[in-house]
Amino acid sequence: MTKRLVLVAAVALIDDDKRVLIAQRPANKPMAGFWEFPGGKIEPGETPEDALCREIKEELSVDLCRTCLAPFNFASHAYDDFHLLMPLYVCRTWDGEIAPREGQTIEWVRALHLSRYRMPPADEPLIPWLRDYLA
Ligand SMILES: Nc1nc2c([nH]c(=O)n2[C@@H]2O[C@H](COP(=O)(O)OP(=O)(O)OP(=O)(O)O)[C@@H](O)[C@H]2O)c(=O)[nH]1
Repeated sequence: MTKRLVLVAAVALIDDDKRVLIAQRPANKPMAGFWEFPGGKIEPGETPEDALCREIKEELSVDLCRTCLAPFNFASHAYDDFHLLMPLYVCRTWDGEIAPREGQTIEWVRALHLSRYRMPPADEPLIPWLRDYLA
């Protein structure tokens, strides 16, 4: 069976202490309670960078500048009902104060400790890469 390909752009925001921001998926969504990188689906006509800037503004109230988004890695994962292709960017600078706007819980986590958080299966292979990058 051919699965629908879903394109999602995500970003690891990194603070001055080399901690990574993750957000907990709300109760009303699939994979509720899992921790994920902020981001969301790329809409028709959008670049991944456009999608990220839009999603991050909506979710966290801050402005990202496209040139501060550095491509880092990607996830390619077969879920039961779709195939996820998710470029993951890293970003260390943004404009404004991070404030969750959609009722989500956020945490700043050292890369070494990310494995303590339940993340979607697509994200799991990305964690060792982040750990090495931020060591
Ligand atoms: N933002 C984000 N999404 C991820 C990650 N890992 C992962 O599997 N996903 C999946 O990618 C999709 C993200 O799309 P989304 O955020 O726009 O969709 P959603 O299910 O939250 O809600 P929606 O369909 O109502 O927009 C979801 O299926 C989500 O489970 C991740 O680290 N960050």
